[in-house]
Amino acid sequence: MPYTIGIDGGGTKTEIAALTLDGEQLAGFTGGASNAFAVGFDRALSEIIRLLERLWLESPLQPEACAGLGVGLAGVDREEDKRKWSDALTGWLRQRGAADAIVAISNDAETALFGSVGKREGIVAISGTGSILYGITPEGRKLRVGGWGHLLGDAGSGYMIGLRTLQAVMHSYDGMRPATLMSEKALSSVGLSEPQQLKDYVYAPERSKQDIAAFARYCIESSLLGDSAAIRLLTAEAVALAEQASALIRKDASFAAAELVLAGSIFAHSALFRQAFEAELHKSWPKVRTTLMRCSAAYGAARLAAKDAETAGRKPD
Ligand SMILES: Nc1ncnc2c1ncn2[C@@H]1O[C@H](COP(=O)(O)OP(=O)(O)OP(=O)(O)O)[C@@H](O)[C@H]1O
Repeated sequence: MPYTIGIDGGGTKTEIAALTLDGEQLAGFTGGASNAFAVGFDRALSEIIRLLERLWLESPLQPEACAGLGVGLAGVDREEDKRKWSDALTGWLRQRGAADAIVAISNDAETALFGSVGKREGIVAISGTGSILYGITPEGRKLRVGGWGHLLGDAGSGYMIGLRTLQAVMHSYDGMRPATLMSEKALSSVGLSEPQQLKDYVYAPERSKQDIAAFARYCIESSLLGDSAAIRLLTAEAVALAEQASALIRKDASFAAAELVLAGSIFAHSALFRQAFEAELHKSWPKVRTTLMRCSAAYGAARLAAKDAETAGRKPD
């Protein structure tokens, strides 16, 4: 039975899903990071290959029946990056006996859109480790705002929320702000007891962007318990992300009444963040319809591959 595989390569984790051509899930699991910007191209590629091998080892699916591999990768927009990935994976699939599998490389925003609304045009706001606003016009024009990485601009991302959480802990310790539930949660999560110990933790050479983003979770948890500092922080980051959405919508008239998919763990885990984002957005753009992404981006990637495989199958040789 032919099937397609979808992969969502994130900075923290990679999801893989295998689907029938009708979209029914056959297998799926999660592995380590495969964002080339976070771990380098070679490590990202070998993680993806490892997950493909595991899929074929642990399920009855055979490489020969694979009709397509869709891969959504954060930050992969340029044609030369897509070609590099496509060449590497196509070559490897041929060697492994998946001779008929077409390879569809897209960025993770395109797979989120396709998986959620079943079409290529629309807008997606991603708030995961990083953040980005990405839109595709009905003519296929691809536009973006933000997503420039943690130093140049990742407003409203897990990283930014994590960083602000740590700063809030220090502000509270310094007596500039009242006590916050974020302090105890953030410190105990990394086995520390005093805020000043955070300095060694944060500036350790091995510390990564993902380690800082991990603290966003304690901000979200504190907000759910009514902590006012956490609520303020999450609201401010949601407003900053909505400002990026507004900038994107101004770039093309079709976006003013488009569907906007909300993707990434921050939207998934914080209703407050979602509502603050929507409230700010709808002040200027009341006709934009938001949808929380409920499928996995790996599902979207596999559906895109199925669509491309179908299109390729219809083309005369
Ligand atoms: N259960 C949870 N509750 C709250 N926040 C969470 C939870 N799990 C993960 N997060 C936060 O979500 C962020 C990671 O998001 P996500 O898993 O969507 O990113 P990613 O796909 O690895 O990264 P990216 O797509 O940006 O490369 C981190 O900031 C983390 O703190």
